[in-house]
Amino acid sequence: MDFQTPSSAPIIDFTNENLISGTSIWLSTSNEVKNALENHGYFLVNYDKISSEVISAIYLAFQEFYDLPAEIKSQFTSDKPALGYFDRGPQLEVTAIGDATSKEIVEGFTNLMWSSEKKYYVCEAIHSYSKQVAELQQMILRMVFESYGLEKYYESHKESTVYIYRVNKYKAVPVNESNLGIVPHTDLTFITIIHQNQINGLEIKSKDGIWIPVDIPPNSFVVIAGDALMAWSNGRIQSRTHRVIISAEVPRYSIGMFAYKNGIVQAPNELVDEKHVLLYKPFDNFDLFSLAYKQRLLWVEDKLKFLCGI
Ligand SMILES: O=C(O)CCC(=O)C(=O)O
Ligand SMILES: [Fe+2]
Repeated sequence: MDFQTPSSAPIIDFTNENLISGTSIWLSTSNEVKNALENHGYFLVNYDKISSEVISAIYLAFQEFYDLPAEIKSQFTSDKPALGYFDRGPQLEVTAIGDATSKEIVEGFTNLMWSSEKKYYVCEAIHSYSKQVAELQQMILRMVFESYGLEKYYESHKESTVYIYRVNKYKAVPVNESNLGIVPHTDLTFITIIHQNQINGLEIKSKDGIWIPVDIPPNSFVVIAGDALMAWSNGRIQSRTHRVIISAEVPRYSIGMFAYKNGIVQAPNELVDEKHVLLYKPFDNFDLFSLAYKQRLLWVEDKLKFLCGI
């Protein structure tokens, strides 16, 4: 385990072929994951299951997509909240595809935007990326459940997980303009996994309130604890506020995979006792997402306390 700086979170290695539930390497990695989440609320992972061809294909495809005229990009819409293409001001454009572990859902985007053979290629890249990152998400959450002795709940949790795939484009900033790409917020997820096109900009607020710029090395991803994991763990793991500051002269692209639960999130009885009184009322993850979206609370900090705090 390496440390970026004394105050920042560890880089945890997920490249070992023997990282299989029950092995000693699995147990020691689980410990690192639990400690990192409890102490920092985020960590970096080394993960080599996604080829550089797949990653370059995705960034190239989205460069091409974001260069299209606004009226074409805006054709990608959804009746679900926060899915589709959005121009979010002078610095940011986002495209949220939905659960990209489903090929049909990815095709809904790629068939609309590309007519040539290329649509198959782009669809394959997004779908394969999503499946691999979803697997990483599953390993991490299995480790968390096991570390609390709650593995009996993991399989049903896994079955009800939905992975939302989103690509953000932060435009290069002209001198003298605000460089805030995304305002400080927590995600309503269990965990979020971020990849970037080698342009830094993500900052995470430490427990002491200090903004820590996150240097994301190639082949690495950032894992951030979200509000649903905070509620499930009854506050043992706290969601981390993060923001994006852009200082680059070239655009920054990031890919987010957001793991939500399709159903009710609540702390298991085993995590509630006199020392750990219940902190949050049970909530439906997507209902709360829709409510936060309608009330313009998605992009704020501390929303869970406000919406479901006891
Ligand atoms: O672009 C990033 O690094 C973070 C994006 C983010 O926080 C989000 O999409 O919720
Ligand atoms: Fe976020």
